[in-house]
Amino acid sequence: MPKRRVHVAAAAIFNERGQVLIARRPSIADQGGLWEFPGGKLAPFETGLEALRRELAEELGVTIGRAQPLIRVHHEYPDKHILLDVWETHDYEGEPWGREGQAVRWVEVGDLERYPFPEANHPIIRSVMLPRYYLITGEEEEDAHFERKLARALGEDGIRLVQLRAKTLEADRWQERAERALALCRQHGARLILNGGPELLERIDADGIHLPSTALLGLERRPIAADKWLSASAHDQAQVEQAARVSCDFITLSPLRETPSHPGAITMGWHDFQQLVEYAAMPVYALGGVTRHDSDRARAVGAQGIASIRDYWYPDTVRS
Ligand SMILES: Nc1nc2c([nH]c(=O)n2[C@@H]2O[C@H](COP(=O)(O)OP(=O)(O)OP(=O)(O)O)[C@@H](O)[C@H]2O)c(=O)[nH]1
Ligand SMILES: [Mg+2]
Repeated sequence: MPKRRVHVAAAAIFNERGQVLIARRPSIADQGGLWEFPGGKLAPFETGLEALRRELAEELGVTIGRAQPLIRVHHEYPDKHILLDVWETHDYEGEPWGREGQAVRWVEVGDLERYPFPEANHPIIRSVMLPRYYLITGEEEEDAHFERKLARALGEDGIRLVQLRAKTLEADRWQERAERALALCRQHGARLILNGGPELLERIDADGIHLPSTALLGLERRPIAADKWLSASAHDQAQVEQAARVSCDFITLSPLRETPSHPGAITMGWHDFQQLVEYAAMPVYALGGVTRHDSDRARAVGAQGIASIRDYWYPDTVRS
């Protein structure tokens, strides 16, 4: 018998303290006792957002205003194929309470991993924890320039996820730069991801690594522990699937558009990008010719946000 297909709309509701609301499924329900993001199944003829508004009113007694797509997750349970269509909102009226008797709780985003969630929620939790912007550092010769640029991005612009990409530095200078970058990131509560292999984490206790696609393709399993972040570069469907196989926490998918550094490159464009993101089952950052001005567009096609070197390293080439 073919599996049932279930389409569910759910919400990551944030309060003004930056906490997110979770609810516990009643013990008699499917996946009973586990925590979830509130929501429920689409009724006939409803869109995801309409279903979400209805479910949140029914389950929590709140009315939501503006909401933005966060992530879509296709997941195979033994008895059904589920599509979780998850939205992010900061705009709600009413104090949520468990109208169906369920426990509800505001939790710090960093504490989400302590709660047991259904299997399909793994990428959603990643997505809630990750910012919309992934800054990749440029190859920079001058240490002083590097620090000034990074400090400005972290300070004035509130960047919270940084990839140190310094492939041309020799080992000693790389080490110094990575230590400096880590100190700056720590100071601002940002995460630092090192572009390169797992051995880099022995040299610098950063938050994770970012694998180039060639390294990704050579892997059989996840090369680092679960308490570090694994990010990777993907450029096509095979690489996106490989990233999922080795349990990447998130990926960049590129090149979306032509860039000054790669004129004439074969780009995917938003249409192909959306097709690949739909089944990626992990947060995806759009990369290549996109800037922070594209971040809403990236969200609208299912991405976590955008990744960019140019925004901070070569701002003269950014078109608004
Ligand atoms: N709402 C919600 N459902 C989830 C999450 N994760 C997850 O696997 N699910 C699954 O998606 C389905 C959602 O169904 P639901 O029980 O919320 O549906 P509903 O509110 O329409 O309830 P009803 O069927 O009792 O009327 C369940 O099979 C549930 O296990 C999540 O984070 N939030
Ligand atoms: Mg529900």
